Amino acid sequence: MSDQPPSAPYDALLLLSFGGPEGPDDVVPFLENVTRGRGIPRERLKEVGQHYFLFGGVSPINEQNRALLAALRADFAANGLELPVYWGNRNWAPYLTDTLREMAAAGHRRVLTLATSAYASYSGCRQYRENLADALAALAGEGLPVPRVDKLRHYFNHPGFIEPMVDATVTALSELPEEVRPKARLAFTTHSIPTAAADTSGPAEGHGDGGAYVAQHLDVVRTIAAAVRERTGVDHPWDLVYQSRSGAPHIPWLEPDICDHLEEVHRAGAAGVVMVPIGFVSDHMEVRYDLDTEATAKAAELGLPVARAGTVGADPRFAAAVRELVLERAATERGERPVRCALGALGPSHDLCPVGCCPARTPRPAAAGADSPYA
Ligand SMILES: CC1=C(CCC(=O)O)c2cc3nc(cc4[nH]c(cc5[nH]c(cc1n2)c(C)c5CCC(=O)O)c(CCC(=O)O)c4C)C(CCC(=O)O)=C3C
Ligand SMILES: [Fe+2]
Repeated sequence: MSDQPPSAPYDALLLLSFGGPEGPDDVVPFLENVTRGRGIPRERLKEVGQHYFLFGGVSPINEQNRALLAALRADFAANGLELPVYWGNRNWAPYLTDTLREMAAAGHRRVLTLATSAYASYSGCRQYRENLADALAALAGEGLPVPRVDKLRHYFNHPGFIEPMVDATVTALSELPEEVRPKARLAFTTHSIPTAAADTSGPAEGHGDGGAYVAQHLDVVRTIAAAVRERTGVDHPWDLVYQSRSGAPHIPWLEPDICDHLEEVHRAGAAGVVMVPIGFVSDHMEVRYDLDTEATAKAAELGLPVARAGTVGADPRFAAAVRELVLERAATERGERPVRCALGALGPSHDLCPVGCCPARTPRPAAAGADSPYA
C-alpha cells in the first residue's frame, strides 16, 4: 500500500548490545551483571576486572554504540527512512528493560532488533532473545502494553558487514614491514565459546562439529580471504583462531587461542601475521585488551611482526546494510518476497530462529523466535 512507510509494519528499531562500564566504580557491578549465574571462576573475574582498570575502568563499547546509533540515524535520514532508533544493553545502562519501557510508553508496538553480534550462538543470539523475554515480562508485570519484538537475521555474510572487513585487512597488511607483507599470514579471530555451545549453535539440523557458529565464521573467512587475494594479488595463508576464553579449564572451548597460534606459526617460520577480529562488530574491550594488548605483547616477545585489522564499527556501509535488512524484513512481514543479499556459500540466514536454535543449558523463555511466548 502506497500510504505505508517502507518499514511498515515496524515502528521502531532497537539496537541491542552488551554494555560496558564507564568508570572505575562501574567495573565490579558490571562484571556481576555479566556473570550472574554463569559459573565463571573468581580468578578469571579478577583478571578481567584488571583489563578494564588498565583502561581507566572504561569499556570502549558504549562510545562505539553511540557512534553506531548516530550512523544509523544519519543513514536513515539521508534515505528518507523515518524509523526511530533506540538503544538498550544486556549488562549496563541504558538497560534493555528501561529502553523497552520507554519505547512502549512512546507508543511503539512492532519493534525490530539489531543485536551487535553477527553470528549464531547462545551468547550472541539466544541470550539476547532471553533478555528480550525478561524485559517484556517486566513490562507485562507493570501492566504496560507489550510490544511485539522481532530480531534481524544474522548479518555475518551481508556485503555491508564483509566489505569494511576486507578493506581493514588490506589496510592492516600495509602496516606490516614491506618485506614481511607478501608472506604474511591472516589470523581471523573470534570469541571462543564452549565446544558444546558451538556444536549446538544455530538450527537443530546443523548441529554437530562446530555447528552454525564455526560454519558461519569459516564462510566469512573464505569470503574475506578471496577478496583480499583479488585486491593484493597474494594468496595469504589463513587460519580461524579464537580468543577471550573464560570458564573452567576442564571444560573444552574452541581452540587454538590466538596467543598459542602466534607461538606456533612463529615456530614454523611465519614472517608476520595480520589479526582480523571478524567475531566482533566494534573495537571493544575483547579487541583492545585481548588482541591489542595481550596478543600484541606475545608477538613482540616472539619478535613476530603483527598488525590488527579494524572492526566494522560505525562504517557507513554497515549502517546502509542495517537499513537494507530492515526494509527487507519489513517487506517479508508484509508478505512480499524481497531480495535477500548475502555473500559466501551459506546464503541468507533465517529470519525467525526455529525451536531448538542455540539451546540454553537450562531452558528459559526467549522472545523474537519461533518459541517466543509473546506474539
Ligand atoms: C560469543 C561471544 C561474544 C561475541 C558476540 C557478542 O558481541 O555478543 C561476546 C562478546 C562480548 N563479551 C564481552 C564481555 C565479557 N564476556 C564474558 C564472558 C563470556 N563471553 C562469551 C561469549 C561471547 N561474548 C562467553 C561464552 C562467556 C562466558 C560466560 C557466559 O557464558 O556468559 C565476560 C565475563 C568475564 C570473562 O570471562 O571474560 C565479559 C566481561 C563484551 C564487552 C566488551 C567490552 O566491555 O568492551 C562483549 C561485546
Ligand atoms: Fe563475552
